[in-house]
Amino acid sequence: AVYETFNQLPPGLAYDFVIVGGGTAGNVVANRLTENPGFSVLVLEAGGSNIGVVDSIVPALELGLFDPRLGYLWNYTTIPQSNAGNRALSYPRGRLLGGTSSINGMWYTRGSRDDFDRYSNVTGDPGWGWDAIQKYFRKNEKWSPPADHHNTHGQFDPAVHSTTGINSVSLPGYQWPMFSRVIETTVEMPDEFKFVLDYNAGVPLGVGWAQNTIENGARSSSAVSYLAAPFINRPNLHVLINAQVSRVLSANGSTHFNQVEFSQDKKELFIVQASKEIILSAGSVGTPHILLNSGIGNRTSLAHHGIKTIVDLPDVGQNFTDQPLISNSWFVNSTETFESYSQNSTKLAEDLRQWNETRQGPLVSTIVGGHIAWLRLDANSSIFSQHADPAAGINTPHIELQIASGIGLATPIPPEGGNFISFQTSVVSPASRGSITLNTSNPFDPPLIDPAVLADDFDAFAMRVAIKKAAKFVSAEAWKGFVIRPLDNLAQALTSDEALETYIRETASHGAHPVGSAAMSPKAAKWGVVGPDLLLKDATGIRVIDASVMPYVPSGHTQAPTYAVAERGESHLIDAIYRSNSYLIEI
Ligand SMILES: Cc1cc2nc3c(=O)[nH]c(=O)nc-3n(C[C@H](O)[C@H](O)[C@H](O)COP(=O)(O)OP(=O)(O)OC[C@H]3O[C@@H](n4cnc5c(N)ncnc54)[C@H](O)[C@@H]3O)c2cc1C
Repeated sequence: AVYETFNQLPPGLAYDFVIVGGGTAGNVVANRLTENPGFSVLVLEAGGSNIGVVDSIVPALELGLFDPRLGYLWNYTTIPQSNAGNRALSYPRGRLLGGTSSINGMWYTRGSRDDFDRYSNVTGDPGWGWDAIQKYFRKNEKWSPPADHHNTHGQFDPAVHSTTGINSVSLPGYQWPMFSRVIETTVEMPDEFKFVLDYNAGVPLGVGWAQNTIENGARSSSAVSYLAAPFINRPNLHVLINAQVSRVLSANGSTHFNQVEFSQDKKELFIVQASKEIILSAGSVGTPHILLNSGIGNRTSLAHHGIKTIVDLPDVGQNFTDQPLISNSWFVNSTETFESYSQNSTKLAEDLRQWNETRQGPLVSTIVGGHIAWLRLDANSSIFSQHADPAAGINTPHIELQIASGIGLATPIPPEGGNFISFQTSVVSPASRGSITLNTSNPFDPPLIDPAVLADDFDAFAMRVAIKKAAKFVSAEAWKGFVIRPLDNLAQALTSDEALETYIRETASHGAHPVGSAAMSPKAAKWGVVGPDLLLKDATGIRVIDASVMPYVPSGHTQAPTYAVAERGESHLIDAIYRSNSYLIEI
């Protein structure tokens, strides 16, 4: 059950497992562990419930969640980004049950075979390789029909999907008229923009149809799926919301961690015992933040904040990797884009009524796009004479264009109004690395977040290529009479490489896809934060299971890989518990 206050929990506050964070990964672990009725599990989630949050349920209303007053986000801001106009950028993370899966753009992209094979190589554990990880993608995925039940033949490859998992994935359930032009472009320019039947089959390169975590026109977050009624009603699963964890505590100054400290008002502190394990699933910002607060990190920096070091692990919070992103928009000669409802309250009310009554219409789909182009830089690009290729392999994209029937998310509508097409361009295999560090010694103060946007010149170079590719895409015959012109600042940017560089530095943001801040490395390696089994190094009792363990960002969006990490992380945990023989299964 979900509890709102600490005193609703049974007295004693002792569980076999305490999971910190009821987000994307945390709810997977909570669900799988409680399959065994003998395990008692408590999830501590800082945010509130997802139930009845309409903007989280109706896919096209996602932007409503970003109003900071509503409290569905950690209202983080990055440190000024010195390579991106010294701007401090807002850094959204979900703060409600389901975590970021309750607020994200719902793209379902797994990354490439090369990405996972690189995880296997750097950790020395073949179980993280592409072939081995498929089992966990399948445990997660429940392929579902699109809301409009259109014929999906030729839009995906059924052989690489599972219909028996928990979290729903589907193709777009509303067909914007521009979709057919995207496909025509792949026919017209196959050398540059070939069609890829299914970008989740290991080699994403090409232009493919969106796959989204949506079921029957509604968001399928980890809260909706992994905490659905049959699971959340298990008597051995307790979820406490509005509970922010400050630290994990060890027994008598040892490196065995078995207690979690939290608060519901940032003043009064409570402690809960975990007799078997603590699982940190607070995400790529929250997890390193809690570790640092707990004295697990770089000894010198912890001393600077007056925090006693319990485990000296210099890599906690380092290697923080995100993907730079820019929204680029063009005016179109059509009224059938999502401006039709976002700029017209009567139409929005009609569309919402249609969504409520039939789960049809434009609101069943995301606003981030119907297709993605995954592309590589030319092998003879000048950048490769000075720079190693940061992509995981030759079948892995460097850049991505998300193609949407409406203005880019971060782009204000120009004064003259209009309808738009947008390309969100992103460097999905970036070279920049940032960090999460402490700002103060108060665990309830936000950490310093540095995604290092465009810090490495490779990323700026690749972004230039991505924007030029978007301009090339709309130059196809398929767009004649439809695309009118770029927005003024983009038109100016496209006049020269210098202008483009200025535009990039002035407008780039991050992709909200951070990983790597509690990275996996081989068991005996001195670098890294967790072993391939996700257990914290040089300590016992703590495992990290969330996006932060991925040592490199996958060349795509991060939720599907996070789900796979969570499914595999939990199976490691179960193996360890049974191997330790400390538990007899009671079925
Ligand atoms: C705006 C946005 C759009 C995105 N769009 C996409 C997309 O379209 N497709 C995609 O694949 N990926 C997308 N992502 C990224 C993806 O959603 C994340 O990588 C993934 O959900 C991360 O999962 P996680 O389990 O690591 O963290 P989260 O899902 O963030 O879970 C962490 C949980 O821990 C809680 N928590 C944190 N600190 C504490 C604490 N101290 N005490 C208690 N609880 C705590 C949080 O409130 C949260 O519920 C997007 C991200 C953002 C921000």
